[in-house]
Amino acid sequence: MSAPILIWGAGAIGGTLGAALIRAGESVVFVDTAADHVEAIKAHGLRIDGPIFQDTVRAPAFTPETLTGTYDRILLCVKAQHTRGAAESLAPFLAADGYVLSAQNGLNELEIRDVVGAERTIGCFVNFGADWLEPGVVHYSGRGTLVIGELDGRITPRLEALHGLLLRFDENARMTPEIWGFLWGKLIYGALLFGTALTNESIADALEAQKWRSVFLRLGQEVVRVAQAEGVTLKGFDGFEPDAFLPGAAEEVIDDSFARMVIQNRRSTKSHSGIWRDLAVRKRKTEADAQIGPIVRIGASHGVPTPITARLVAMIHEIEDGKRPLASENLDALDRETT
Ligand SMILES: NC(=O)C1=CN([C@@H]2O[C@H](COP(=O)(O)OP(=O)(O)OC[C@H]3O[C@@H](n4cnc5c(N)ncnc54)[C@H](OP(=O)(O)O)[C@@H]3O)[C@@H](O)[C@H]2O)C=CC1
Ligand SMILES: CC(C)(CO)C(=O)C(=O)O
Repeated sequence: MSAPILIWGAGAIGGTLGAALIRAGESVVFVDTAADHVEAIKAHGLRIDGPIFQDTVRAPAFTPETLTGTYDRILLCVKAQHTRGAAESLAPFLAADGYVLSAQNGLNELEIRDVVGAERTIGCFVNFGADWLEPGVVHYSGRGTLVIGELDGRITPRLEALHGLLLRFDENARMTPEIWGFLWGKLIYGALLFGTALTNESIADALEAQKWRSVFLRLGQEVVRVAQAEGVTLKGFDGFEPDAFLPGAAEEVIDDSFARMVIQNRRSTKSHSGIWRDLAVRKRKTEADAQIGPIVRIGASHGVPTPITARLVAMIHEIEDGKRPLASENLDALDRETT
């Protein structure tokens, strides 16, 4: 058995990845700041529910203060707003020639790179669905695209080795020389997910509704303009087609992309986004500032206005702060106020 893989953040994504790798015969160590979750894993193992596999896996679990050792492969799976703190906490445990893989939404690789160095950072685009249910229990809800890539686009031996490892989680896992194209693609799709989370509708129902097609399209087009100003070549996945969000896109291209995103989401038993879950179930701050906030900042740096994204972030904060109910009217209002 090879050296253990350290999963930093053993929630929905980290728990699912770690459990699948354990089932594939890998040695895994979990780290999480949620002490009750760590205690439950230590006492009873980590249970994975859901349609893809059900199992209880056993592995050492620690809070960051109790961890010891040095690891050459760390999978960072915390929410985007916790990235910098987590990267600083994990740095002492990262081998000099090791790496951190960001299995997250957002441009977290930029922050990880600041802390541990570009040469010890690998990018990852993750679109499978999972939910943390309770201490020691995660629901793996639906498959989705998983792509890894070096930040500078090289196909290195360590990327190939990591790809080999991740194939044991999902036989369709890929590696790419264009990880930034996927990460920005997920930012556009992520902005749409934040839009769906203004409501209690499922992702699929919200993306399917014709009354909201215009606001989703204008939101996506806004993020595309920022990505283009950054010089990013956007990549598509799981029904999300960047061409659908280009100015003057044909109606059929738009309809086809939305239809395929709806199919992808209906296939998953995760009906609502992690954003909605933070607002409606876990009653906590979302990743709005850390995940889609950078769209506004980067847009401003290029002189590209992003009023729809900025208003969306503000509305999400109002819901977080209890100043706005979660309701369909929010998406109607975003549409009205930004037309
Ligand atoms: N869930 C999903 O279906 C998908 C999620 N993603 C992305 O993956 C990332 C992880 O999300 P997800 O797994 O859902 O999140 P979860 O909240 O389920 O898991 C994150 C875990 O990390 C813990 N944590 C927080 N801060 C630290 C820290 N500094 N060090 C160690 N552990 C910490 C959290 O504890 P606590 O809860 O107490 O904060 C939690 O247990 C996010 O960027 C998300 O957007 C991407 C695709 C799909
Ligand atoms: C909806 C999903 C799983 C992507 O398909 C996601 O990224 C999220 O919940 O944040």
